[in-house]
Amino acid sequence: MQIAFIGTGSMGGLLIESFLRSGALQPKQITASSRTLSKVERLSARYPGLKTASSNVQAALHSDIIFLCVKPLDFQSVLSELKDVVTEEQIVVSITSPILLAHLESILPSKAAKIIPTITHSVLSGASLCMYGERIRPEDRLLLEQLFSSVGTPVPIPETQVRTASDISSCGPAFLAYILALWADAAESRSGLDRNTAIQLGAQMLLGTGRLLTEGGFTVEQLQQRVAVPGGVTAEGLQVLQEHLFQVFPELIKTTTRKHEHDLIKLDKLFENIEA
Ligand SMILES: NC(=O)C1=CN([C@@H]2O[C@H](COP(=O)(O)OP(=O)(O)OC[C@H]3O[C@@H](n4cnc5c(N)ncnc54)[C@H](OP(=O)(O)O)[C@@H]3O)[C@@H](O)[C@H]2O)C=CC1
Ligand SMILES: O=C(O)[C@@H]1CCC=N1
Repeated sequence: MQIAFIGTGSMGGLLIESFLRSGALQPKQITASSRTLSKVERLSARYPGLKTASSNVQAALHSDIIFLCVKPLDFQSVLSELKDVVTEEQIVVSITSPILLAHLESILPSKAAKIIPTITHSVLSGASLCMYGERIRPEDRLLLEQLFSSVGTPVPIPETQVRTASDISSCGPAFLAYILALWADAAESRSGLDRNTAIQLGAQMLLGTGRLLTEGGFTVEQLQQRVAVPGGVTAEGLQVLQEHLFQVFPELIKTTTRKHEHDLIKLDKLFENIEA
């Protein structure tokens, strides 16, 4: 199996390195292209056998799966290059949420999928959100989900839910890191607990909480109940969260959804300019 990566910036590079580190892919199975060629050349130097393509078209030729790891506004030019080159047998995968499967399928003759990864794949964990176009066959889904199960947990979702799901799985690490930083600052100013120590405690707590909610058999409700012992401090802390956090997540989802819808409108206009 040959895989192309178009765009080796932050996420493209991270996916390549994660698939290699997991052992799911060998360097000789990968061909990559990017606007700034030196970014691919760095990967080729680090992983001998990984092929540097001098153009996106060259990367796409002879690849079974083509990952498009460019930002939404760069899709117009990439799809214009690929539309006369890709074939019905190839699978093109977008890793960005505002690019609709319908956009991909209306322009490309290939099969189309959308898989939203997460930075946590770099430590072989986290959920990859999987959405499939109409031409994708069951064996294609299997192939993609097998590949992503090497770096995390593939989770099929309807495309209409991609924003709210990706807020949790892909934006979540940034949101939680922000909350943890605030918590560490408060701990330091209240008791003098060193900020770095507080962050380490929090990181270990997040790891363990994730494990309890996956392999540990706990639900979120059971976890709260088990920790908040009657007459203890956790119950008092949960009260504070109930009072102050109640509105935060509806507001966060409203804001990210508004931005997503704005991006969709902008992209719809751009896609009108690409002839199928
Ligand atoms: N960061 C995250 O945690 C996640 C990001 N994503 C999605 O990944 C997408 C990419 O993000 P990210 O990797 O951070 O962005 P980057 O800007 O780091 O990477 C995009 C890469 O695409 C290259 N590029 C741009 N245009 C072209 C072109 N025409 N042909 C070939 N290569 C091109 C850029 O080249 P150059 O180096 O010259 O700029 C750059 O290296 C985003 O849309 C985001 O939504 C999805 C899930 C999680
Ligand atoms: O901030 C962003 O747009 C991307 C999408 C998911 C995570 N980062």
